Amino acid sequence: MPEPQKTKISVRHLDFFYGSNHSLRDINLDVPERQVTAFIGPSGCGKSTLLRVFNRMYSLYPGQRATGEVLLDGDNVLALGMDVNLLRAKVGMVFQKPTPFPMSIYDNIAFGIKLYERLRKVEMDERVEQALRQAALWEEVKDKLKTSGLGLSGGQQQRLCIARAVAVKPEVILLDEPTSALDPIATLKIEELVSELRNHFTILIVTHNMQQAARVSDYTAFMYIGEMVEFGPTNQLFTNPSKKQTEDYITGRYG
Ligand SMILES: Nc1ncnc2c1ncn2[C@@H]1O[C@H](COP(=O)(O)OP(=O)(O)OP(=O)(O)O)[C@@H](O)[C@H]1O
Repeated sequence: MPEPQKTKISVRHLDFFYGSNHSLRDINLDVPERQVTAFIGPSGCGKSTLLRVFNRMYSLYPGQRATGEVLLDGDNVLALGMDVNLLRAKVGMVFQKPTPFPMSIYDNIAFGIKLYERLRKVEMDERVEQALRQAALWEEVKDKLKTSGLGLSGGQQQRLCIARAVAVKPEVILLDEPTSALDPIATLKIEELVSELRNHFTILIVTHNMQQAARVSDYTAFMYIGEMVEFGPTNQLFTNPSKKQTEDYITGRYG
């Protein structure tokens, strides 16, 4: 018998507002630990909004608010007393467009680590190497660590951003359409990397691309106009959806 899946994040009665715009409605969801969960649905259905709730990214913007509960290992991320810096160390994020800092490849990684830990040079060197290896970038950059991160190709820059995220040893990684700015080969590399990273992290990925969701994820959530229509094992959702709306979407009838 396979082990029962442990839940990493429980979402309970989550609503989200951009001012008076009610963008997420009564979302309920259990995200399994050390699995890849994909969020799919037509443009504007709320995928990115939901992702930005998991690390309270939205709270940087006045007028945006969430109600309900998002429990990370049982602690409510939305609670007033939540230490947002600590939360963002636990829940890392990678954006649609690669966003390396304008500094060396080495410093791109070391920068985040220094926010949370004081390491000796040799320990830092090890951590930088480990992060770059985990992001499948080490072999390509090991001889030019002191050169600018901005000199890398788009796909390499995105893997650098993933290395930067894993370097602080998060528990959860949020990927917001991480391949939409990349060519097919760079996309494939990121998809392979995601499959590898699932052994160490809980991964949540927003994607426009249904084939990508089917390839990389263990679970898929289908959203439509701010609601969670269906959530389940990816195989099941794509081959035998339980809701007509899901079926219409995955068979290309709208979206
Ligand atoms: N900054 C904002 N201010 C007001 N409304 C917003 C803002 N950002 C998003 N919205 C609205 O919230 C809803 C959900 O948007 P969101 O970007 O989460 O959707 P999405 O599914 O990620 O879309 P896409 O696939 O196009 O990126 C939409 O109706 C959108 O117009």
